[in-house]
Amino acid sequence: MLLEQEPRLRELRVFDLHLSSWLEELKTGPVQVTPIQGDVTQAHQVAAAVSGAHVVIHTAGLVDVFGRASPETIYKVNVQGTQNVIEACVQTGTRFLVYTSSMEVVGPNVKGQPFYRGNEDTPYEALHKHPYPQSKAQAERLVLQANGRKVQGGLPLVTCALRPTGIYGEGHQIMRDFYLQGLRLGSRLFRAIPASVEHGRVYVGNVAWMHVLVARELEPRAELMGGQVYFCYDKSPYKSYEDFNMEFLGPCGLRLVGTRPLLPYWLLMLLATLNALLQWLLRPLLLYAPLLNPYTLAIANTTFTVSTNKAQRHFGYEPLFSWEDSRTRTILWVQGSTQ
Ligand SMILES: NC(=O)C1=CN([C@@H]2O[C@H](COP(=O)(O)OP(=O)(O)OC[C@H]3O[C@@H](n4cnc5c(N)ncnc54)[C@H](O)[C@@H]3O)[C@@H](O)[C@H]2O)C=CC1
Ligand SMILES: CC(C)CCC[C@@H](C)[C@H]1CC[C@H]2[C@@H]3[C@H](O)CC4=CC(=O)CC[C@]4(C)[C@H]3CC[C@]12C
Repeated sequence: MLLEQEPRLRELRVFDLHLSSWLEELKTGPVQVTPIQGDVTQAHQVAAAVSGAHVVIHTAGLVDVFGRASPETIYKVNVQGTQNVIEACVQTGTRFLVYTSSMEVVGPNVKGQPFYRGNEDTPYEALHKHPYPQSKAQAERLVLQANGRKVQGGLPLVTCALRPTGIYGEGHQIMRDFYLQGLRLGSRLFRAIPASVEHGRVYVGNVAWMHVLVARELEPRAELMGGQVYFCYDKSPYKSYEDFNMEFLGPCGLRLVGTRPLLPYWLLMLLATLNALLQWLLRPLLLYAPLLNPYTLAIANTTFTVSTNKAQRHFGYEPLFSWEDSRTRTILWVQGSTQ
């Protein structure tokens, strides 16, 4: 997105624990693309990568709500890693920092309270027990508190955080897992969550586009945007998690069976709790990390949707991809990814 949309871009450094082969394909244009294999938990590696950069977009994170990684590892990557990025900006004199936060820093909360089409100012008790939302919330706080800190050279750091709702699009592995599971079940999936529970979703291309716009506008609009949070949104329809997935899986030949959940909620919660128990029991022998656990069930079963125009008001954001484009691109990816 940066290469396509930012004419002033001179160099793009991509810092990641695992460098993908597609990065090589980006090296053919006039902009220098520099892949750097590194770990955000290693402060010196981060500082070396950040040195001389005009803007840092910090999107690296350990996304784990399935119990694959320990809470300590999640904290180390998401919180300590973010602190390292902030310190690297301060030490090297980089003034603009964009952080990929998450809707999860707000909710759904431990009380399972709905957040119905809320915005950045909607009152909501952001109470979390799970390490992923806790770590993202702590990291976001660090980023916002760092706004205004003096960087090397004496000028102030300008930071802001973007909070995507559930991201979908090309590369969405869970969508592909549901597709493969549906094929195994005779081209069907069975409804587990009531259709009335709305879950916020945003297309990956629009998330990227919003990051590019923020990176571009942070300098001229530092006063307005510094220290701010923005939900990442687009025109994707408000639907339940499963009904939304069917927008893509339906055209790929799957159908969602049932207008109501096949199993009652208490039974799903029992299964989810059994999964958590099994995960704990088996941990010394193997990693058992199914999609269904009490936390993922609670997220999927709690309404959380946003309705805001803050990004439009503050930096002129309009989605780059329409809902129709986003849908078509995702369908093509699901179809292509399993062949
Ligand atoms: N997937 C979603 O629905 C949402 C994701 N987010 C946030 O967006 C960001 C990207 O998430 P996804 O693309 O979904 O996850 P992902 O797992 O595909 O991407 C995370 C990237 O961070 C890198 N990374 C992990 N640990 C690292 C380390 N120690 N050092 C350097 N790089 C490391 C990974 O190699 C990976 O390329 C994350 O910060 C996540 O919290 C926010 C809202 C929703
Ligand atoms: C039938 C089951 C109960 C369905 C399980 C679906 C879950 C695996 C996913 C439902 C909601 C997803 C999360 C949500 O989109 C918000 C997220 C934001 C992030 O920052 C990271 C990813 C995630 C936690 C996402 C993870 C998968 C779900 C829990």
